[in-house]
Amino acid sequence: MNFIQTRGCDATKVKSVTFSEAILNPIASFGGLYVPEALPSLGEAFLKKHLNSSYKELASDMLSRFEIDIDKHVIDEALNLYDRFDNPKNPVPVVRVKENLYVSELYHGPTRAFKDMALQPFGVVLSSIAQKRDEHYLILAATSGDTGPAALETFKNRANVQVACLYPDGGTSDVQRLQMVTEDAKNLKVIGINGVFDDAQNALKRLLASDDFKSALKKKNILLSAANSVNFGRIIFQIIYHIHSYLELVRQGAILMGEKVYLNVPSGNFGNALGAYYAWKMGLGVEKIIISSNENNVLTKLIKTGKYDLRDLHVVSTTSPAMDILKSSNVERILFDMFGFERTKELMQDLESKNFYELNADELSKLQESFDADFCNGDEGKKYIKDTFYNNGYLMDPHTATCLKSYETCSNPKIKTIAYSTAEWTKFSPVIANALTGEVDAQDIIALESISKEAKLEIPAMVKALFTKPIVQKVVIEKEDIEKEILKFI
Ligand SMILES: N[C@@H](CCOP(=O)(O)O)C(=O)O
Repeated sequence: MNFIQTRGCDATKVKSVTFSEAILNPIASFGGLYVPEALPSLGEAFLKKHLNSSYKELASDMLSRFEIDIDKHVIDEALNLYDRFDNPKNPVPVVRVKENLYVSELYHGPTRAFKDMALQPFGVVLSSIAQKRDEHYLILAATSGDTGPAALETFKNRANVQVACLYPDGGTSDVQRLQMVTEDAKNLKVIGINGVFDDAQNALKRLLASDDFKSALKKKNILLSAANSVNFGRIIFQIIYHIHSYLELVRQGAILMGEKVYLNVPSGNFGNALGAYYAWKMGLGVEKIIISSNENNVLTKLIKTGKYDLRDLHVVSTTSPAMDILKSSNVERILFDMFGFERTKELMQDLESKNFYELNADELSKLQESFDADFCNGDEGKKYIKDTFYNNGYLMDPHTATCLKSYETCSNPKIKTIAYSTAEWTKFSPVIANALTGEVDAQDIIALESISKEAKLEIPAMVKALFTKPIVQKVVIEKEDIEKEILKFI
């Protein structure tokens, strides 16, 4: 299968490219993104066939339906990384929390967040293509806290790749920061910036589209790609766990095959939600996708009003920092799927030049046929964490907690909901300790211990180890100096 471009094609690019080309060079014409020219249709036979499959068997078959130009042995090697998850037999447990609410736990990989689900295999795939072509890549990553650690972990010491990871200094949790600044492999560079996530992501997109930057890299025989969800190589692996989670509900006898469910997704850059949308279009029984946000609620407003309005808007720091994002990359792929490339180009250009776009009434009602949304503030989130822990015995992180509000406000309680848990409690312990015991401003290590005692949960060894590792990545710069700093590294 080939991949086409969300904003149409200019004279410098070919109309459609292979999967390898789309992931090695993820920014398309006019600053657009790559999308599959058609989604494979899975049908009930596929779902039935995989009712008793392992996660890896399901993944392998789903990927084969995309007919991508990656050797089978590379895919197998990539999928074998799920064996490093807590339970290799089931890397994504789905747990009933209450009534019709089930939580799909996507955080059982090495960096304790859902990004491992895609970045673990993606690292193998990208490095293998680079080796096969005898090319060397600089992989950019912009992070609000979860993508960075997962990208560093997957590319660490891999052949033919280097990573430059940009994070907002002070804009992540302490565990997320430590996961990045203690990484000491030679092929990794971590750069804190005085700014917010959107500054890091804007720089990433600008550099990916910059001929000057690319020719500076070329002089050193280096090409440029990215680890963020602008890269379709991320998205393809983010479709699988929605299918798996649905099948888990069937296995548990919670739903019948074909029954419709809500998929409730905490959302920032919209990659997770896009994976859910594609899984639906490929044949999963879905009632609606519910988008859950924090106080940075641009996505709620888009879905409720049709307006994407960044005018006079500034990101606010919240208790769920991985979602402190205003310019959400993957909404563009939804716009393309619903309204085509000409309208997508027009809307995205409006967003870039006017910080605003507005869907017309027909477009909004089409968007609302698939999506609903709500946002949850920090105090509400902490109350959901506390109540769900003490009433239902389930501990969740502040991002997952945003789903509890939209579960109440956006869903028909008779229909089952799969909410996605994007991170383990260990990554946001001060907020959770505050929710559970009222402790204020506890340092992470203290908060981890007190939650561990209160909830009788073990702190994973890799999280504990972070507090004694030396800090090796010390650079924090102004956002204007990002390009210079990266060129110093390569
Ligand atoms: N929430 C993310 C931001 C980057 O998202 P991505 O899906 O495009 O990689 C993070 O935690 O870094």
